[in-house]
Amino acid sequence: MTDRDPDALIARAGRGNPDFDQHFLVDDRVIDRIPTYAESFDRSHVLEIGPGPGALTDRLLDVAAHVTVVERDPDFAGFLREEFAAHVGDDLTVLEGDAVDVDLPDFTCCVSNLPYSASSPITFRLLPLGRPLVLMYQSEFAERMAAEPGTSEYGRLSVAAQHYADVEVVETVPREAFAPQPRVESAIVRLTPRDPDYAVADEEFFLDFVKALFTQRRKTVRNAIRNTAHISGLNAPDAVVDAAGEDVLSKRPGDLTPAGFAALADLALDVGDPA
Ligand SMILES: C[S@@+](CC[C@H](N)C(=O)[O-])C[C@H]1O[C@@H](n2cnc3c(N)ncnc32)[C@H](O)[C@@H]1O
Repeated sequence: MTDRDPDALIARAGRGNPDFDQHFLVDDRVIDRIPTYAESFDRSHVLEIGPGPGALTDRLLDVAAHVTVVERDPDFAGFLREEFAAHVGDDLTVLEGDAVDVDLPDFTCCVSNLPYSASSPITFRLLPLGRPLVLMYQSEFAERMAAEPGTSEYGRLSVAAQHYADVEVVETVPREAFAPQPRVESAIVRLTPRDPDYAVADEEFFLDFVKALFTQRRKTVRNAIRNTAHISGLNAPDAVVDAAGEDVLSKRPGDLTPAGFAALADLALDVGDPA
């Protein structure tokens, strides 16, 4: 069967709701490539968040045994049920709701062009589930997720994403590939779940501690630990400074590897009297 034309889908679906962050892919080459980035993953049950008028949904139905879409805009959800009526009840489930809190099915991988205003909550809802993800973001967000220590993009987002998965920017996508065009370039990111090569005693504390230290990214780790006790919840930040090595304390948070943060977080948990 020939694939549906994205412009025709948009025309049939109607204007949509500007409040729901709607930039639709209209470049067939990009739409065709996106599912291929998930080729090595189990595509028996693909989750798509934010299908809009359904151009990517159409391609996913070609390669997946089952597709579940989660769309917040009721008009689009209704449109998809009609447009893909031959699939609904068979290999397509249309869920209407907010991907941040809707009940998700037991999907095998997720392939989506995300609503950029909800990139972070959706990503950090999906990552702990341990399923592979192929997601489109604003390119700046994508670069921050994939960044290495010592670069200006490296931060809390990099450590948190790389805690759960290998992060690869597989393609940058120009503004012209969308209608209406977003203000910035986009990028497709492949997130392959894996266990980190370090252990943390308390994942929630580790992520909060990383967040706290990065609020002082230009300070030394020594000062960042002392200055952010109100965020990390440490009652005894000086005890952490006394127990940590000078090699770590004299670095900036932006130079610490995820493993370095993990070791420091475990030390802080031990001696820093967290609230
Ligand atoms: C960037 S558009 C992508 C549309 C389509 N997948 C494409 O590539 O052309 C994002 C879509 O997500 C929907 N959306 C926005 N916020 C959402 C949320 N919190 N949960 C689920 N869908 C959402 C919008 O209505 C829109 O259809």
